[in-house]
Amino acid sequence: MPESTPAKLALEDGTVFTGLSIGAEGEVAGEVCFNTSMTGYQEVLTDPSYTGQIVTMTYPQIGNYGISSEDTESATPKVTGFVVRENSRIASNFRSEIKLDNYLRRHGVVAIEAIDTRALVRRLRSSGAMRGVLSTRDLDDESLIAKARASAGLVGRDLVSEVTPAERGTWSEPLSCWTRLDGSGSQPAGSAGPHVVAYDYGMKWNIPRHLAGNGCRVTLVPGQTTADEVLALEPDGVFLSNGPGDPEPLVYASQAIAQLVGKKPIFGICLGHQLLSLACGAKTFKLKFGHRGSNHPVQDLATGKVEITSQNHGFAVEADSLPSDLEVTHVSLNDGTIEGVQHRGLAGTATPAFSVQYHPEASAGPHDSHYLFDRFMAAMR
Ligand SMILES: NC(=O)CC[C@H](N)C(=O)O
Repeated sequence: MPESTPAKLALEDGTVFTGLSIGAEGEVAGEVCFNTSMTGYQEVLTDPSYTGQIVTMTYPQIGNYGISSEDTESATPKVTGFVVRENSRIASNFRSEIKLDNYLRRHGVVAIEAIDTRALVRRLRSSGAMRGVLSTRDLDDESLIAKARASAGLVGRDLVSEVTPAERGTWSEPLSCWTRLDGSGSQPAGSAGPHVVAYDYGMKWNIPRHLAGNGCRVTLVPGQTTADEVLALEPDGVFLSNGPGDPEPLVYASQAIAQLVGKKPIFGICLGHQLLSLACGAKTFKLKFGHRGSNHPVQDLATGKVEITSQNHGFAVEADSLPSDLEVTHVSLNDGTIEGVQHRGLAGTATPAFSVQYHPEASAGPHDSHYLFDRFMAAMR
Protein backbone atom coordinates (compact mmCIF):
# COMPACT_ATOMS: atom_id res chain seq x y z
CA MET A 1 0.00 0.00 0.00
CA PRO A 2 1.49 3.39 -0.96
CA GLU A 3 -0.17 4.88 2.15
CA SER A 4 2.19 3.02 4.42
CA THR A 5 5.49 4.03 2.79
CA PRO A 6 7.47 6.05 5.37
CA ALA A 7 8.87 9.44 4.42
CA LYS A 8 10.96 12.04 6.25
CA LEU A 9 11.41 15.79 6.02
CA ALA A 10 14.67 17.17 7.47
CA LEU A 11 15.43 20.88 7.94
CA GLU A 12 18.84 22.52 7.96
CA ASP A 13 18.34 23.42 11.66
CA GLY A 14 18.43 19.70 12.52
CA THR A 15 14.68 19.10 12.91
CA VAL A 16 13.36 15.88 11.36
CA PHE A 17 9.67 15.08 10.79
CA THR A 18 8.63 11.48 10.18
CA GLY A 19 5.44 10.79 8.23
CA LEU A 20 4.01 8.81 5.33
CA SER A 21 4.54 9.20 1.61
CA ILE A 22 1.54 10.36 -0.42
CA GLY A 23 3.47 10.96 -3.63
CA ALA A 24 6.28 9.52 -5.70
CA GLU A 25 9.21 7.58 -4.26
CA GLY A 26 12.33 9.69 -4.27
CA GLU A 27 14.29 12.43 -2.62
CA VAL A 28 14.19 16.20 -3.20
CA ALA A 29 15.92 19.23 -1.73
CA GLY A 30 14.42 22.72 -1.68
CA GLU A 31 13.49 25.72 0.41
CA VAL A 32 10.69 24.77 2.80
CA CYS A 33 7.85 27.32 2.84
CA PHE A 34 4.19 27.39 3.88
CA ASN A 35 0.94 28.51 2.25
CA THR A 36 -2.05 29.45 4.42
CA SER A 37 -4.79 29.08 1.77
CA MET A 38 -7.68 26.85 2.86
CA THR A 39 -8.38 25.92 -0.76
CA GLY A 40 -6.40 26.15 -3.99
CA TYR A 41 -3.89 23.33 -3.45
CA GLN A 42 -4.08 22.51 -7.13
CA GLU A 43 -3.22 26.08 -8.18
CA VAL A 44 -0.37 26.03 -5.65
CA LEU A 45 1.00 22.73 -6.97
CA THR A 46 1.07 23.96 -10.57
CA ASP A 47 2.23 27.58 -10.00
CA PRO A 48 5.72 27.72 -11.61
CA SER A 49 6.78 30.31 -9.01
CA TYR A 50 7.08 27.40 -6.53
CA THR A 51 9.96 25.82 -8.49
CA GLY A 52 12.73 25.02 -6.00
CA GLN A 53 10.37 25.01 -3.01
CA ILE A 54 8.91 22.33 -0.74
CA VAL A 55 5.44 23.71 0.04
CA THR A 56 3.62 23.02 3.31
CA MET A 57 -0.13 23.64 3.42
CA THR A 58 -1.22 24.95 6.83
CA TYR A 59 -4.86 23.93 6.30
CA PRO A 60 -4.98 20.47 7.91
CA GLN A 61 -6.90 18.47 5.30
CA ILE A 62 -5.87 18.73 1.66
CA GLY A 63 -7.21 16.84 -1.37
CA ASN A 64 -10.90 16.72 -0.37
CA TYR A 65 -12.13 18.11 -3.70
CA GLY A 66 -9.70 16.14 -5.86
CA ILE A 67 -8.00 17.38 -9.01
CA SER A 68 -9.66 18.91 -12.08
CA SER A 69 -7.67 19.67 -15.24
CA GLU A 70 -9.57 22.98 -15.60
CA ASP A 71 -7.95 24.34 -12.43
CA THR A 72 -4.26 24.08 -13.25
CA GLU A 73 -1.94 27.08 -13.51
CA SER A 74 0.52 25.21 -15.76
CA ALA A 75 0.58 21.79 -17.45
CA THR A 76 2.19 19.86 -14.58
CA PRO A 77 3.01 20.32 -10.86
CA LYS A 78 5.99 22.64 -10.35
CA VAL A 79 6.57 22.43 -6.59
CA THR A 80 9.76 20.59 -5.63
CA GLY A 81 7.98 18.78 -2.79
CA PHE A 82 4.61 18.88 -0.98
CA VAL A 83 3.76 18.61 2.73
CA VAL A 84 0.29 18.19 4.28
CA ARG A 85 -1.14 17.20 7.66
CA GLU A 86 -3.70 14.86 6.13
CA ASN A 87 -4.33 13.73 2.57
CA SER A 88 -8.12 13.38 2.30
CA ARG A 89 -9.06 9.78 1.54
CA ILE A 90 -12.17 11.03 -0.28
CA ALA A 91 -12.25 13.38 -3.30
CA SER A 92 -15.81 14.71 -3.22
CA ASN A 93 -16.41 16.88 -6.29
CA PHE A 94 -18.23 16.16 -9.54
CA ARG A 95 -15.40 17.89 -11.42
CA SER A 96 -12.65 15.73 -9.92
CA GLU A 97 -10.78 13.52 -12.37
CA ILE A 98 -8.13 12.01 -10.09
CA LYS A 99 -7.31 11.94 -6.37
CA LEU A 100 -4.50 14.15 -5.08
CA ASP A 101 -2.14 11.29 -4.11
CA ASN A 102 -2.55 9.57 -7.49
CA TYR A 103 -1.93 12.89 -9.23
CA LEU A 104 1.26 13.46 -7.21
CA ARG A 105 2.51 9.97 -8.03
CA ARG A 106 1.60 10.31 -11.71
CA HIS A 107 3.72 13.47 -11.93
CA GLY A 108 6.63 12.25 -9.78
CA VAL A 109 6.07 14.72 -6.91
CA VAL A 110 7.62 13.61 -3.61
CA ALA A 111 5.09 14.40 -0.86
CA ILE A 112 4.49 13.63 2.81
CA GLU A 113 1.49 13.56 5.18
CA ALA A 114 0.93 12.78 8.86
CA ILE A 115 3.52 15.19 10.22
CA ASP A 116 2.84 18.02 12.68
CA THR A 117 2.55 20.84 10.14
CA ARG A 118 1.80 23.37 12.92
CA ALA A 119 5.14 22.62 14.56
CA LEU A 120 6.89 22.88 11.17
CA VAL A 121 5.26 26.23 10.32
CA ARG A 122 5.96 27.70 13.78
CA ARG A 123 9.62 26.79 13.25
CA LEU A 124 9.70 28.49 9.82
CA ARG A 125 7.88 31.53 11.27
CA SER A 126 10.38 31.98 14.09
CA SER A 127 13.63 30.97 12.34
CA GLY A 128 12.71 32.03 8.79
CA ALA A 129 12.66 30.02 5.57
CA MET A 130 14.98 27.01 5.69
CA ARG A 131 16.43 24.53 3.26
CA GLY A 132 15.14 21.00 3.63
CA VAL A 133 15.22 17.50 2.19
CA LEU A 134 12.14 15.33 1.69
CA SER A 135 12.84 11.62 1.16
CA THR A 136 11.29 8.18 0.95
CA ARG A 137 14.68 6.64 0.09
CA ASP A 138 17.00 7.77 2.86
CA LEU A 139 15.46 7.59 6.34
CA ASP A 140 18.67 8.31 8.27
CA ASP A 141 18.25 11.57 10.21
CA GLU A 142 21.90 12.64 10.24
CA SER A 143 22.32 11.95 6.54
CA LEU A 144 19.16 13.92 5.66
CA ILE A 145 20.17 16.91 7.81
CA ALA A 146 23.61 16.95 6.17
CA LYS A 147 21.98 16.91 2.71
CA ALA A 148 19.64 19.78 3.71
CA ARG A 149 22.64 21.84 4.84
CA ALA A 150 24.52 21.10 1.62
CA SER A 151 21.57 21.97 -0.67
CA ALA A 152 21.58 25.03 -2.92
CA GLY A 153 18.78 27.25 -1.54
CA LEU A 154 17.18 29.96 -3.69
CA VAL A 155 19.44 33.01 -3.37
CA GLY A 156 21.58 33.86 -6.40
CA ARG A 157 20.08 31.18 -8.68
CA ASP A 158 18.33 31.70 -12.02
CA LEU A 159 15.28 29.44 -11.67
CA VAL A 160 13.38 31.22 -14.46
CA SER A 161 15.54 29.39 -17.01
CA GLU A 162 13.99 26.12 -15.77
CA VAL A 163 10.37 27.15 -16.43
CA THR A 164 10.37 29.83 -19.16
CA PRO A 165 9.27 28.49 -22.58
CA ALA A 166 11.98 27.82 -25.17
CA GLU A 167 9.88 29.27 -27.99
CA ARG A 168 7.53 32.15 -28.59
CA GLY A 169 3.81 31.25 -28.35
CA THR A 170 0.29 32.65 -28.40
CA TRP A 171 -2.62 32.41 -25.95
CA SER A 172 -6.33 32.55 -26.73
CA GLU A 173 -8.14 30.71 -23.89
CA PRO A 174 -10.29 33.04 -21.77
CA LEU A 175 -11.31 32.61 -18.11
CA SER A 176 -13.41 29.53 -17.47
CA CYS A 177 -16.95 29.79 -16.15
CA TRP A 178 -15.55 28.69 -12.74
CA THR A 179 -13.30 31.72 -12.42
CA ARG A 180 -15.44 34.41 -14.05
CA LEU A 181 -16.22 37.16 -11.61
CA ASP A 182 -19.97 36.90 -12.04
CA GLY A 183 -19.98 33.10 -12.26
CA SER A 184 -21.65 33.23 -15.68
CA GLY A 185 -20.75 31.14 -18.70
CA SER A 186 -17.44 31.11 -20.45
CA GLN A 187 -16.08 34.47 -21.53
CA PRO A 188 -15.76 34.97 -25.27
CA ALA A 189 -12.12 35.16 -26.32
CA GLY A 190 -11.43 38.01 -28.64
CA SER A 191 -8.42 39.08 -30.56
CA ALA A 192 -9.63 42.40 -31.90
CA GLY A 193 -8.27 44.24 -28.86
CA PRO A 194 -4.74 45.38 -28.03
CA HIS A 195 -1.70 43.21 -28.71
CA VAL A 196 0.05 42.24 -25.46
CA VAL A 197 3.54 40.79 -25.50
CA ALA A 198 3.86 38.89 -22.24
CA TYR A 199 7.22 37.89 -20.83
CA ASP A 200 6.62 34.34 -19.58
CA TYR A 201 9.03 33.84 -16.67
CA GLY A 202 6.89 30.89 -15.48
CA MET A 203 3.51 32.54 -15.87
CA LYS A 204 0.36 31.32 -14.10
CA TRP A 205 -2.22 30.57 -16.78
CA ASN A 206 -4.94 32.68 -15.18
CA ILE A 207 -2.99 35.80 -16.22
CA PRO A 208 -3.18 35.28 -20.02
CA ARG A 209 -6.77 34.03 -19.48
CA HIS A 210 -7.60 37.48 -18.06
CA LEU A 211 -5.85 39.20 -20.99
CA ALA A 212 -7.51 37.02 -23.65
CA GLY A 213 -10.85 37.39 -21.91
CA ASN A 214 -10.45 41.16 -22.21
CA GLY A 215 -10.10 40.75 -25.96
CA CYS A 216 -6.31 41.03 -26.16
CA ARG A 217 -4.20 39.27 -28.73
CA VAL A 218 -1.55 37.66 -26.53
CA THR A 219 1.98 36.72 -27.60
CA LEU A 220 4.07 34.87 -25.00
CA VAL A 221 7.84 35.30 -25.18
CA PRO A 222 10.69 33.53 -23.38
CA GLY A 223 12.27 35.37 -20.43
CA GLN A 224 15.52 35.90 -22.36
CA THR A 225 13.85 37.86 -25.20
CA THR A 226 15.55 41.21 -25.82
CA ALA A 227 13.79 44.60 -25.82
CA ASP A 228 14.40 44.98 -29.58
CA GLU A 229 12.78 41.60 -30.27
CA VAL A 230 9.76 42.62 -28.17
CA LEU A 231 9.45 45.99 -29.93
CA ALA A 232 9.68 44.26 -33.33
CA LEU A 233 6.44 42.45 -32.43
CA GLU A 234 4.72 45.87 -32.28
CA PRO A 235 2.97 45.39 -28.96
CA ASP A 236 0.40 47.81 -27.56
CA GLY A 237 1.55 46.80 -24.10
CA VAL A 238 4.18 44.63 -22.40
CA PHE A 239 3.30 42.31 -19.55
CA LEU A 240 5.89 40.97 -17.03
CA SER A 241 4.84 37.69 -15.43
CA ASN A 242 5.34 36.01 -12.08
CA GLY A 243 8.13 33.45 -11.81
CA PRO A 244 10.34 31.50 -9.42
CA GLY A 245 13.30 32.37 -7.24
CA ASP A 246 15.58 35.30 -6.63
CA PRO A 247 14.99 38.24 -9.03
CA GLU A 248 18.47 39.78 -8.72
CA PRO A 249 20.43 37.23 -10.79
CA LEU A 250 18.01 37.76 -13.72
CA VAL A 251 20.08 40.61 -15.16
CA TYR A 252 19.07 39.79 -18.76
CA ALA A 253 15.43 40.41 -17.76
CA SER A 254 15.89 43.66 -15.84
CA GLN A 255 18.13 45.03 -18.60
CA ALA A 256 15.53 44.29 -21.29
CA ILE A 257 12.77 45.86 -19.17
CA ALA A 258 14.89 49.00 -18.59
CA GLN A 259 14.96 49.47 -22.36
CA LEU A 260 11.16 49.10 -22.65
CA VAL A 261 10.19 51.54 -19.86
CA GLY A 262 8.65 54.66 -21.41
CA LYS A 263 8.27 53.05 -24.86
CA LYS A 264 5.16 50.90 -24.18
CA PRO A 265 2.65 50.57 -21.31
CA ILE A 266 4.06 48.01 -18.85
CA PHE A 267 2.24 45.94 -16.22
CA GLY A 268 4.10 43.51 -13.94
CA ILE A 269 2.93 40.91 -11.42
CA CYS A 270 5.04 39.44 -8.61
CA LEU A 271 8.44 38.54 -10.17
CA GLY A 272 7.47 41.00 -12.92
CA HIS A 273 7.02 43.68 -10.23
CA GLN A 274 10.42 42.88 -8.73
CA LEU A 275 12.07 42.99 -12.18
CA LEU A 276 10.43 46.32 -13.11
CA SER A 277 11.69 47.75 -9.80
CA LEU A 278 15.20 46.39 -10.41
CA ALA A 279 15.09 47.80 -13.96
CA CYS A 280 14.34 51.25 -12.49
CA GLY A 281 17.26 51.02 -10.07
CA ALA A 282 15.70 49.58 -6.88
CA LYS A 283 17.01 46.58 -4.94
CA THR A 284 15.25 43.44 -3.68
CA PHE A 285 15.78 41.44 -0.49
CA LYS A 286 14.78 38.03 0.85
CA LEU A 287 11.85 38.09 3.28
CA LYS A 288 12.20 36.14 6.50
CA PHE A 289 9.45 33.62 5.69
CA GLY A 290 7.60 35.07 2.68
CA HIS A 291 3.93 35.78 1.98
CA ARG A 292 1.95 32.79 0.70
CA GLY A 293 -1.81 32.61 1.04
CA SER A 294 -5.14 33.89 -0.23
CA ASN A 295 -6.13 36.50 2.35
CA HIS A 296 -3.30 39.04 2.58
CA PRO A 297 -4.59 42.59 3.17
CA VAL A 298 -3.05 45.27 0.93
CA GLN A 299 -3.81 48.98 0.96
CA ASP A 300 -4.06 51.01 -2.24
CA LEU A 301 -2.44 54.28 -1.17
CA ALA A 302 -4.25 56.35 -3.83
CA THR A 303 -7.75 55.45 -2.60
CA GLY A 304 -7.10 54.17 0.93
CA LYS A 305 -9.08 51.06 0.01
CA VAL A 306 -7.99 47.66 1.33
CA GLU A 307 -7.92 44.67 -1.02
CA ILE A 308 -7.73 41.08 0.15
CA THR A 309 -5.14 39.48 -2.09
CA SER A 310 -3.60 36.22 -3.18
CA GLN A 311 0.15 36.17 -2.58
CA ASN A 312 3.20 34.01 -3.19
CA HIS A 313 6.59 35.60 -2.80
CA GLY A 314 9.76 35.11 -0.80
CA PHE A 315 11.51 38.28 -1.99
CA ALA A 316 10.38 41.91 -1.94
CA VAL A 317 11.45 45.36 -3.15
CA GLU A 318 13.55 47.23 -0.60
CA ALA A 319 11.85 50.51 0.39
CA ASP A 320 15.13 52.34 1.12
CA SER A 321 16.47 51.49 -2.32
CA LEU A 322 13.63 53.07 -4.33
CA PRO A 323 14.89 55.55 -6.93
CA SER A 324 13.05 58.89 -7.18
CA ASP A 325 11.45 57.61 -10.43
CA LEU A 326 9.44 54.99 -8.53
CA GLU A 327 6.50 55.68 -6.25
CA VAL A 328 4.93 53.17 -3.83
CA THR A 329 1.26 52.60 -4.73
CA HIS A 330 0.35 49.65 -2.48
CA VAL A 331 1.56 48.36 0.90
CA SER A 332 1.08 45.15 2.87
CA LEU A 333 -1.00 45.71 6.00
CA ASN A 334 0.63 42.63 7.57
CA ASP A 335 4.24 43.79 7.54
CA GLY A 336 4.35 47.16 5.73
CA THR A 337 6.40 45.84 2.80
CA ILE A 338 5.95 47.27 -0.71
CA GLU A 339 3.08 45.64 -2.64
CA GLY A 340 2.96 47.92 -5.69
CA VAL A 341 4.91 50.64 -7.51
CA GLN A 342 4.51 52.92 -10.49
CA HIS A 343 6.91 55.00 -12.52
CA ARG A 344 6.30 58.57 -11.33
CA GLY A 345 7.23 60.38 -14.54
CA LEU A 346 5.17 58.05 -16.74
CA ALA A 347 1.99 58.02 -14.63
CA GLY A 348 -0.84 59.61 -16.62
CA THR A 349 1.10 59.39 -19.92
CA ALA A 350 0.40 57.00 -22.81
CA THR A 351 3.13 54.65 -21.56
CA PRO A 352 2.64 54.09 -17.81
CA ALA A 353 4.69 51.41 -16.02
CA PHE A 354 3.19 49.85 -12.89
CA SER A 355 3.34 46.58 -11.02
CA VAL A 356 2.10 44.70 -7.97
CA GLN A 357 3.77 42.14 -5.75
CA TYR A 358 0.53 40.18 -5.24
CA HIS A 359 -1.71 38.25 -7.66
CA PRO A 360 -4.68 40.18 -9.16
CA GLU A 361 -5.38 37.13 -11.34
CA ALA A 362 -6.27 35.28 -8.09
CA SER A 363 -6.48 31.54 -8.84
CA ALA A 364 -6.73 30.71 -6.09
CA GLY A 365 -7.95 33.70 -4.10
CA PRO A 366 -10.22 36.71 -4.03
CA HIS A 367 -11.07 38.91 -7.03
CA ASP A 368 -10.65 42.30 -5.32
CA SER A 369 -7.70 43.36 -7.48
CA HIS A 370 -9.12 42.64 -10.90
CA TYR A 371 -9.25 46.41 -11.58
CA LEU A 372 -5.50 46.29 -12.34
CA PHE A 373 -6.21 44.44 -15.59
CA ASP A 374 -8.73 47.17 -16.49
CA ARG A 375 -6.04 49.78 -15.78
CA PHE A 376 -3.64 47.99 -18.14
CA MET A 377 -6.38 47.74 -20.81
CA ALA A 378 -7.11 51.46 -20.48
CA ALA A 379 -3.41 52.28 -20.83
CA MET A 380 -3.14 50.23 -24.03
CA ARG A 381 -6.22 51.84 -25.55
N1 LIG B 1 5.07 34.53 -7.52
C1 LIG B 1 6.18 35.12 -7.89
O1 LIG B 1 6.31 35.65 -8.99
C2 LIG B 1 7.31 35.04 -6.92
C3 LIG B 1 8.41 36.04 -7.18
C4 LIG B 1 9.72 35.60 -6.57
N2 LIG B 1 10.13 34.35 -7.11
C5 LIG B 1 9.61 35.54 -5.06
O2 LIG B 1 9.57 34.49 -4.48
O3 LIG B 1 9.56 36.58 -4.43
